[in-house]
Amino acid sequence: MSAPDPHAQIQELRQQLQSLLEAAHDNERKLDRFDALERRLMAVSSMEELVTLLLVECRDDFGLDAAELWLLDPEGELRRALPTLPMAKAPRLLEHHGPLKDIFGAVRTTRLVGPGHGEDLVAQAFEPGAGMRSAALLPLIRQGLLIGSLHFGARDPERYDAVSGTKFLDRLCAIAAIAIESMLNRERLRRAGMTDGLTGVHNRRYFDHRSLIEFSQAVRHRYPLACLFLDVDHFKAVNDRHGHQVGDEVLRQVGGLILRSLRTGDLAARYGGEEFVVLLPRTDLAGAREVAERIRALVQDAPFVTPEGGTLSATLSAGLAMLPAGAVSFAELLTAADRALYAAKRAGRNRTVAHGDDTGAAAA
Ligand SMILES: Nc1nc2c(ncn2[C@@H]2O[C@H](COP(=O)(O)OP(=O)(O)OP(=O)(O)O)[C@@H](O)[C@H]2O)c(=O)[nH]1
Repeated sequence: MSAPDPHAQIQELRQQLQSLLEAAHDNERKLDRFDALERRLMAVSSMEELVTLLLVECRDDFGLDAAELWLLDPEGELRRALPTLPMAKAPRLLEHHGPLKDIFGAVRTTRLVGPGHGEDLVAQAFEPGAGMRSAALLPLIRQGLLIGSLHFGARDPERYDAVSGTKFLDRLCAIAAIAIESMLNRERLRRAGMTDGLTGVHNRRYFDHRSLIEFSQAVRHRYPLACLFLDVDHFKAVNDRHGHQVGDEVLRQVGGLILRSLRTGDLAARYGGEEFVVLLPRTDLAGAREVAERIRALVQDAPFVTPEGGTLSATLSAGLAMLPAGAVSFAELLTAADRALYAAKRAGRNRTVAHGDDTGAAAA
């Protein structure tokens, strides 16, 4: 038997060393990329920047084929906030925990899925027809609660195999969850400054500011602007009969019903007490009357749930006015809508009256 050739041995050792060095460099580069991403995640200043970083830049930087962000939004808080933001790719908002439970079960750790190891989840985690074959599914957890998930997908079935380490990804999802939570808190604070705490519609301060912008845009671009005043009927009696707390609850639910009836771009605010005001840009008289009637009918049909679990019914009256041609101030529109509201009250309540209507004929 011939002795091993020392040159060949050295050559082989050199090659082994070389591939170890390459693997180390590879890891170092990966670490650098993750480090840079972490630093940027901690420094984002807006929700749209955060979403773009997670869904577009992560995908491109890491050579992925798809990235998805799911966020739990049971109160519809994000559903209301996101349409106003310019998003390169929107997150999917979840009304309940179901889809997250399907992916993570009770374990809530990063899952690497692909052919033979959870491949049914790959299809669930991306839009239909996305064609992903393997994926990393990252749970976003804050203070022990699952608040969403981040999905990285690849067409390569072996990109995420069952045995790869998840250390980098675990760290990334922990940092992403912190960044998302602080962004949501910032957004909540911003909204709190312009929202009525009881009813969820905008506060009077915000209305006074926005209404002037809406007025000048409608005048400049010559499009219709409708104004509704909505006032709960005999609200004093609700308070007197059921207590102030139940009265508050009715106002809270009326606020929710108004918001449900409006489009993005409409403006609803609590004008004071039990009175709400709604501005409908680019809406003509017929359209505005339809919105007012929709809200009126929703309130009339709603069982208002009391804190004790009982129910009571309530109605509201609506006054409607259109921006008059040649109007010189927004106050004219408000005054006309307010007059129409009082006409609706005088005509028997639970009805919509438009400024200029014959109030007797306008009864709902
Ligand atoms: N619970 C509760 N009551 C409020 C709030 N703001 C105003 N109110 C009450 O709303 C009632 C409004 O009463 P009125 O202006 O007499 O009108 P109304 O009883 O609704 O009668 P009409 O408007 O003529 O149908 C008053 O009793 C106020 O105290 C509030 O934030 N919460």
